[in-house]
Amino acid sequence: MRKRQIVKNVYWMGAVDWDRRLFDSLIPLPDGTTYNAYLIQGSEKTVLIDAVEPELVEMLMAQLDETSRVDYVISQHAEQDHSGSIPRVLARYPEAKVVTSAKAKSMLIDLLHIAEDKFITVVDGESLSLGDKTLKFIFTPWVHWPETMVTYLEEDRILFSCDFFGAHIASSDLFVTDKGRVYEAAKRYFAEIMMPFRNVIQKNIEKLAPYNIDMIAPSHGQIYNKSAWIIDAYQDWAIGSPRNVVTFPFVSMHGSTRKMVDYLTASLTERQVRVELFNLPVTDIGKLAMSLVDAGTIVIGTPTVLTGPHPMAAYCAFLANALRPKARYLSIVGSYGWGGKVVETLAGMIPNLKVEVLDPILSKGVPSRNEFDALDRLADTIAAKHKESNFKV
Ligand SMILES: Cc1cc2nc3c(=O)[nH]c(=O)nc-3n(C[C@H](O)[C@H](O)[C@H](O)COP(=O)(O)O)c2cc1C
Repeated sequence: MRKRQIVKNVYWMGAVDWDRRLFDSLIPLPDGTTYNAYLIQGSEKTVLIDAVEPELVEMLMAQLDETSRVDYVISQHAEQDHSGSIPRVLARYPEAKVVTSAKAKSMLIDLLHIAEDKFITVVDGESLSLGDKTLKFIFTPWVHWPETMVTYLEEDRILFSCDFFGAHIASSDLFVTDKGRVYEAAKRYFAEIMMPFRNVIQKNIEKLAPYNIDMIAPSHGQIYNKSAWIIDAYQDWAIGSPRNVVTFPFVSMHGSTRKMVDYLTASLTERQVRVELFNLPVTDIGKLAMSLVDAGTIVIGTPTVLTGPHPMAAYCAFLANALRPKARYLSIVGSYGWGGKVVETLAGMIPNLKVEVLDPILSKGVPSRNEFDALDRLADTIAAKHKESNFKV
């Protein structure tokens, strides 16, 4: 992809990575991703905002061929998919200084061994004049590392938001055109990367409220030339009420737990509670994380294996605990052969979840009438709790 003009003297640069299928050695990327850098040519100074994943640095370097001078490289976030190519950029433009926060400076020195004299540090709210254009740096900690900041280009009312509002989606579009697909990708991104920091994200959204923002230019995905909907969506995901949804990850080796899962799903559905099932051995964990953004209740289905939960159920509990979704209720169902500590082990793995635990239901072997009746009662309880809490679908 060649460099592309957004408005006069402001360009998208970077790489569209159509092939990437896994991020952080963890997160599935069904739609690939992009690494966006931005070039701003002021009447006096030229700035590059962020860089690209080092593997794709040649694309950025080729786009910079026509640029004879870069005065500043703004580093908004020290993570390597944005910062990792900065040393290459500095090698081509020895006059360039890295403009960043003090916290990010120390991280960039640790992660990339950039020399200390290459940096200019800025404080929250500080401005940088490029002549006819002015950049303002707004610190937005914990979206999603402690050093993250965003940059507002005052004259063109563009917010360069780095990972904030980002979406892993490869496209030849410069601006968001297919809103449905971008909504899904941005929600997946929020679920996996931002959800653990929901409360501080809300504070950062409030911090941006005084700015007139015509466009949001993130570091992953396309540019939002209508920005209100993605800010509203973030607000809903971060602090909106949970939904009338049960997120139901499960695993079953020989089918007994599966019988319980299917029965409870039917009972909940009859009671107008939406269920989202995730058979863990074949689940895209990004989809599971997205479901957790909305869940009013989480139910985990697992057989007993070597006295504890199945390792896949344990992985799921560990992940849910790390992601800190806003669900209010949780239960556990599953089958066992002779005995174990499934409930105690799983309950001990989720200290971050502020949930009321509803009575777990365990079946010795294949479930029978007693367990099915108990599952009906669990469905009654969940439906009543959701109604009481006024959860809407
Ligand atoms: C590898 C393995 C380890 C197991 N360990 C235990 C155990 O520690 N305690 C127990 O009660 N049952 C244990 N079981 C038995 C299963 O929990 C039991 O067969 C259960 O009904 C399986 O549920 P499922 O059909 O949903 O897979 C084990 C089964 C397997 C295959």
